[in-house]
Amino acid sequence: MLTPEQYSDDLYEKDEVLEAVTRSIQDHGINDVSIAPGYGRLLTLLVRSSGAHSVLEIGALGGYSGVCLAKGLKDDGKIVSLEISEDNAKLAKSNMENAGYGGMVQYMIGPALDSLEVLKSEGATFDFFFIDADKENYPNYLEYAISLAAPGALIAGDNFLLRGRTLNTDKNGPSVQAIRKFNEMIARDERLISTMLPAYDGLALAMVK
Ligand SMILES: C[S@@+](CC[C@H](N)C(=O)[O-])C[C@H]1O[C@@H](n2cnc3c(N)ncnc32)[C@H](O)[C@@H]1O
Ligand SMILES: [Mg+2]
Repeated sequence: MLTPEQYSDDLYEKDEVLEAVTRSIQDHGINDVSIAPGYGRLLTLLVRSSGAHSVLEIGALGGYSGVCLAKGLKDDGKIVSLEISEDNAKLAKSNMENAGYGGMVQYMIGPALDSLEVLKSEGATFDFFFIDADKENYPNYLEYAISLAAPGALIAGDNFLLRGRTLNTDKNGPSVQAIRKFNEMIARDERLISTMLPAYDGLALAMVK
């Protein structure tokens, strides 16, 4: 029997652009941990419906989520993408260019915490945040997102279930502990209106009040 995710994914026509991104990630021998297709569609929908003009992505990999975010933006939209790996940033840039979104995106290469501090010191603000890099820093990334948020900005955080490890009380490694803290912040921080979607590997969603 199909899973609910497989059933709903199968209803969609193949997206040639996103399939090309996935193929290029595989061709480079990179472990494909791109966002799940249904959540990629949700990013596009949320960016478009919220009218966001500026997006901050934390974790680019091969540009799959970058393309999904760009698809939601109008032509004058901008994406800043923080990525520690120069090779991944190069691949993501080339995939964004091939998809027709090269002019929209700027990559900041290095540890995301350093880039976030630079953005904060410059007084940058964003309408939409997608958090999807090293899990140990999710609580820090959420704090930065709140501090860089334009009024009413949306924040999406991928993988809050960590393939079930978040729920497993025997698992207490640094990533699990950080994600549990992130999840509690999402659920309880009074600066946020939020929900948590437990399909695929989990997507946390919040609006900064
Ligand atoms: C899960 S992948 C991102 C997937 C991408 N958002 C997508 O859905 O297409 C995580 C990415 O975060 C990057 N990364 C890991 N630690 C980082 C850090 N400290 N700062 C910035 N990027 C980091 C990795 O190199 C990797 O490309
Ligand atoms: Mg992810």
